[in-house]
Amino acid sequence: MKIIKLTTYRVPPRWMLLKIETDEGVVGWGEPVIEGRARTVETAVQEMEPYLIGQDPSRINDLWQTMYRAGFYRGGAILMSAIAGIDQALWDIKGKVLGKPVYELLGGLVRDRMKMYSWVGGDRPSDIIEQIRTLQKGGFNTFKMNGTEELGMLDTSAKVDEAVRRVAEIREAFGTTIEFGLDFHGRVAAPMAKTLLRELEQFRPLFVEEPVLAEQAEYYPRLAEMTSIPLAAGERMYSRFEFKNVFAAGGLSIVQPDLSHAGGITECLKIASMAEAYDITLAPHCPLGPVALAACLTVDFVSYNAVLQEQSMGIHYNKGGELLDYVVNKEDFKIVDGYCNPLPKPGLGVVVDEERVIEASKNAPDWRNPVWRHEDGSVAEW
Ligand SMILES: O=C(O)[C@H](O)[C@@H](O)[C@@H](O)[C@H](O)CO
Ligand SMILES: [Mg+2]
Repeated sequence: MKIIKLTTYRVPPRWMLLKIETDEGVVGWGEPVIEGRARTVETAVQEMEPYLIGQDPSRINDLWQTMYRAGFYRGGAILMSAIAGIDQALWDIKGKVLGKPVYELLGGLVRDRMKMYSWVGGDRPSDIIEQIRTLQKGGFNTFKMNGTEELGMLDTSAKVDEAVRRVAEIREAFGTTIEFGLDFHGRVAAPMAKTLLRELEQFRPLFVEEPVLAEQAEYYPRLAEMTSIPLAAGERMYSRFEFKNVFAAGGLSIVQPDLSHAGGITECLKIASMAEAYDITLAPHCPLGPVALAACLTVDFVSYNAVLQEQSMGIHYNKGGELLDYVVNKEDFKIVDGYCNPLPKPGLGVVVDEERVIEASKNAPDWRNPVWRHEDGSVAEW
């Protein structure tokens, strides 16, 4: 079997789907994308084609290493997202050729169902209580929200109180009948992180995500020393070579690699098992589409330390497109009591509605995240 064609489809809301075709008619799908840089990743996928066209798709490990090493420069959000989507599609092909879900090829299920969580509150966290109540009816009991709006490197007690009040209201309304993570989203700089963590400690959030920016990872162990709140990070780290330093330095309780940013299934499996050796739990980042989610679930179902899975149904980014819009087998993604079962179909388990994808790709938006500014006019972390 040989790879004969790669086709990318940028589609609403802000995703990109990749179709890899073979000379024997077997097709694999992947989701290479960086939110807000889809065109750049699309070019990176095209630049990987010389390593792939004419090659045997079953040799995923060799193709992965070639894409990673042969271009001299390596790593980073763009290249690792391109490799990620290609890797997902190659695993999809392999599973389809062998007639098995990919997790069966990776040693089989380590659990019967996977715990999912849902975003609430939007860019500027609001209306959270109502949104939690609505999602509770859908069976969710675990949620995530932004911990703050934009925050200066050094900001006021009033801003800290605003962040704490929001969390106090949640605990007041729901007690411990629900759990919630707070995503600092890189908006909190080191000078403010300690204060916020200290003030939030009493409400025991399930975790605080990106307590500081990934480029400040040396603060993770220091912050972990002063709080019992589990610290989570990983969506802006792109290979095991980045994660190894963070694991060795300590401080993280939850690692959140993104299956569409960190080299795909092949790389994230290695990150997951490295994390397990450090007693760090796995909660793959996934505010993206169905193929990315299926790739996450593939890793979740073979990783003992997988504890939580993000999914994008109803997420505030999904304007103009929803998680299952491009999926034929929607029922396979059903979330019951906050859990998702293993996808039963061969490959990644997603039957892509190609016609819908092609149609939607005709007016793909160039999604960008908003550019926020502080009161003094300087750019704010979004
Ligand atoms: O935790 C999450 O889902 C992420 O922080 C998410 O909000 C961002 O990755 C966003 O997709 C970037 O455009
Ligand atoms: Mg996040």
